[in-house]
Amino acid sequence: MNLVASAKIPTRNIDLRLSLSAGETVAVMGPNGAGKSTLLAVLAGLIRPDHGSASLNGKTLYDDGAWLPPHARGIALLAQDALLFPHLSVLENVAFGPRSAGASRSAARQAANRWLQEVDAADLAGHRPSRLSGGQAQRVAVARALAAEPALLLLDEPLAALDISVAPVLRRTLRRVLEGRSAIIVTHDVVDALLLADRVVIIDGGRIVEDGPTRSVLERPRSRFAAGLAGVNLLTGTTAAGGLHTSTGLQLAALTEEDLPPGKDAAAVFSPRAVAVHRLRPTGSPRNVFSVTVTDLEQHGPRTTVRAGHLSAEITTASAADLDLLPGTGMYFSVKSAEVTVYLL
Ligand SMILES: Nc1ncnc2c1ncn2[C@@H]1O[C@H](COP(=O)(O)OP(=O)(O)OP(=O)(O)O)[C@@H](O)[C@H]1O
Repeated sequence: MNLVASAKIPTRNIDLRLSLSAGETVAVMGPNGAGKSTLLAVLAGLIRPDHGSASLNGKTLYDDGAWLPPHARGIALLAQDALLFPHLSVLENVAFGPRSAGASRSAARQAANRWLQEVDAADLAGHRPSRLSGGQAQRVAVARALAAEPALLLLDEPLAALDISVAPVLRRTLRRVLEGRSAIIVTHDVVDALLLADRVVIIDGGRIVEDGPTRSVLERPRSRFAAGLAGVNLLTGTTAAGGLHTSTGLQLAALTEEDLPPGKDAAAVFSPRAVAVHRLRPTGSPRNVFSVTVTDLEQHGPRTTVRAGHLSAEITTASAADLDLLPGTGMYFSVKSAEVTVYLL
């Protein structure tokens, strides 16, 4: 294990415990105010937790008595904005880390050139930060973070401030440079988690509510937040003959591959695309039917997402128009049992 950390900050309602294997990249996700940035700030040494301890490769970062200052931790933090030193050239920005670590001027410049090449920014070496685009500046910031040879790299929504046309290109670069590197990336984007991380940790209300391989968390989400991320509908409850008895009292029929023991905590998941929307209660078909009130409509071209509380349906925009849907309208959602997957929690 290269990182083992725990932190309690009662004033921020934070109580977290996290570990990371060497070379592992973890995506941290969760709603606004969940504690993601606080976690990074604690690890980077910008905030001192009230309780807890952390060690990186056996070196204590903090515990009840000890406190290692940020510069001595071997941790680099990459923020949403590049935050380059404005008075230094791009090359000098990247050389700053190695130079501070004691490298000679020429060795630091050599390292900087190497890292700029690594992030496809070698041609920017002589530029001033003020002349760079957002994407270029972030590329340089990645090189600067890596040039310090950190034992752990922290990334706080590194693509969030970038134009959507630029983000995918930098994401590819990140994917390359994060390979085999110990890193924690805070992101709101499922694509980042899928492409950049081996594992995803979901934080909600200052606690870790899910922790597992990215694909299985997104394919088999246990928390409502993860289900929302993956775009699936999630209902929890207990197993019952043929499906799930939800905590809100609904009986949900599902086709299960294995015989699930009854009365166990379980979750049912189904895709919004599998949900049909009706004005009148559908009858006569082996479907699960929910009486719902539309809360929100979101059109993306030919498809429209119809939300009703925690459930959502994705239907064609033409049929949404035919149904004359508006927030507040009473409707029925239906989903075939074959589309519902139930798994034990
Ligand atoms: N400077 C601060 N002083 C005191 N409390 C803070 C401070 N910054 C954040 N908090 C509180 O700490 C908790 C966690 O916030 P944090 O910023 O870590 O969440 P987050 O998951 O990063 O959210 P977001 O996705 O919005 O960035 C919240 O309750 C927040 O109100």
